[in-house]
Amino acid sequence: MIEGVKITSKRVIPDDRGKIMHIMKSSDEQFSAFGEVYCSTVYPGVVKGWHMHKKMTLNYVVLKGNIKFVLYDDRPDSPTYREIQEFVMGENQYVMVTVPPFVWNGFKGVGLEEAFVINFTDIPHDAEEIVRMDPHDNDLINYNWSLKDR
Ligand SMILES: Cc1cn([C@H]2C[C@H](O)[C@@H](COP(=O)(O)OP(=O)(O)O[C@H]3O[C@H](C)C(=O)[C@H](O)[C@H]3O)O2)c(=O)[nH]c1=O
Repeated sequence: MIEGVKITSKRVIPDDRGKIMHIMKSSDEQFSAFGEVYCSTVYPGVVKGWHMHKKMTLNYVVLKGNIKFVLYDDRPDSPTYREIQEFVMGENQYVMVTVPPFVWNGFKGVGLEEAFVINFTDIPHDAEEIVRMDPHDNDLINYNWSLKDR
C-alpha cells in the first residue's frame, strides 16, 4: 500500500426500490474540506492518466461500472518510493480510495460498460495544479495497461 493512500469500504444499502451508496459524510475520517464533486466517466478499455495533483487530495468512488485503478509513488522521501499499487474498484468492490498530493494515478475502464468515477475533492478543479503524462510512453512509470489473459 502506497504511503498515505487509503482504501475505505463504503456501505451499499439495497432495498426493493433501488439502493443507497454512501460517498462522504463530514464526520468521515477521509473528509478534510469540501472543494468540488465531479464525475469523470471512462469507456471500456480506455485509460485516463497519468495524473498527479500538486495540491488536491482525491477521494474516488465508482458508482457504476468498474475501473482498474493504478498508483505510482514518485516521492523520494516516502517509504514506498517507486512502488506501484493496482486494484479494481467499482460495483464489484465498492470502496473509496483517498490519494494524497504528489502520488501519480490513472485508471482504465474494465468490463463492458462506461464507468462513472466520482471525485470528492478538498479544493476546486484547477488545471494548473495537475501534471499529466502519457500512460503508455513515458520515462518514469513502467506499467503495461493491457489485459493479460491468464
Ligand atoms: C475535472 C474538471 C474538468 N473540467 C474540464 C477541463 C477539460 O476541458 C475537460 C476534461 O477534463 P480532464 O481532461 O481533466 O478530465 P479527466 O481526464 O476525466 O480528469 C479529471 O478527472 C480525473 C478523475 C482526475 O483525476 C483528473 O485530475 C481530473 O482532471 O473538463 C472542468 O471544467 N471542471 C472540472 O472539474
